[in-house]
Amino acid sequence: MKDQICYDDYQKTASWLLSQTQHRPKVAIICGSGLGMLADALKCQDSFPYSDIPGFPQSTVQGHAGRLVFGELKEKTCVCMQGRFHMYEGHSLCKTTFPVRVFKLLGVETLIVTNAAGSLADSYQVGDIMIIKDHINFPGLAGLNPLNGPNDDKFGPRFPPMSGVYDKDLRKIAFDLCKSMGVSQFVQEGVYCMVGGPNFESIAEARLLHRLGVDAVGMSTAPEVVVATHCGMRVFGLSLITNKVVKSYNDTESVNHEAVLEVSKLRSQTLQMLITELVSRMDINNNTA
Ligand SMILES: O=P(O)(O)O[C@@H]1C[C@H](O)[C@@H](CO)O1
Ligand code: HPA
Repeated sequence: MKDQICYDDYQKTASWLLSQTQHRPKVAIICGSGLGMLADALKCQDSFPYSDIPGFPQSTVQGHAGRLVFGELKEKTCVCMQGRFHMYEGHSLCKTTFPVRVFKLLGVETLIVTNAAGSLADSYQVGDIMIIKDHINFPGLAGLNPLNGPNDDKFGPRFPPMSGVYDKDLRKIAFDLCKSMGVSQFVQEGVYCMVGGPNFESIAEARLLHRLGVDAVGMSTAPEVVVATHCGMRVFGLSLITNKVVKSYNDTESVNHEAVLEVSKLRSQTLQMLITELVSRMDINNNTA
């Protein structure tokens, strides 16, 4: 796949997908590491391996199956990415966010992002679910932004605002749902920070992020959210806290990807229920082809 992607490239992929499925999703869900089973809740599925979709990048990370699944969550039509693309895989940021603009062209209005993340906040526990209130896009601050290059006005403005990106109403609904599901004791709200990865943080880096007010750190999400916001989508995000980031030189523990995937499995059903109920409460009208 070439590095410069133009409107026609997104359009070609979107047209191909529209020709292969009757589903016309208004909601897109991106599954984080080990969270691919969120797609299992979709009814009447049409699914496509990324390798079959013209123009789509390929997933290379364990725990990211590489399938696009269309289907219904409580009668609301959704499309779900079982596997996302990360900058550290060697993809350009345009490629990591390619699906988001394709979703826009499919008619998607709301993007739900999920990820596995390490916690910096002292009060968080492994297995907590963090509703994302805001993000720090570290690569973005350093000039690595998916919106770099000529702006395509068909998608959005040159200088999009990034304040208030994580929809307040959806966050409130999610909180209320967690209460009614009896899981609010392990639900948090906080700031997610994207770092480039693929290595986990050094202790000095972890301390820096902690001082900056970061609650959870991961290696994804922010570029997808920037592109979704640029093209006018509503955004909701969840981080699953899979590990505590090591902040002390006396700490003998260290994190690894396998442990991240294990914890993801533990909370996958709760996340699936929460997202299903959240989508069912969204004010969207279905239409089919
Ligand atoms: O796709 P996400 O952000 O959930 O993946 C996280 C960050 C790294 O890709 C990986 C580390 O275990 O999990
Ligand atoms: N750091 C960065 N990314 C992560 C972590 C972490 O501790 N856990 C899961 N993804």
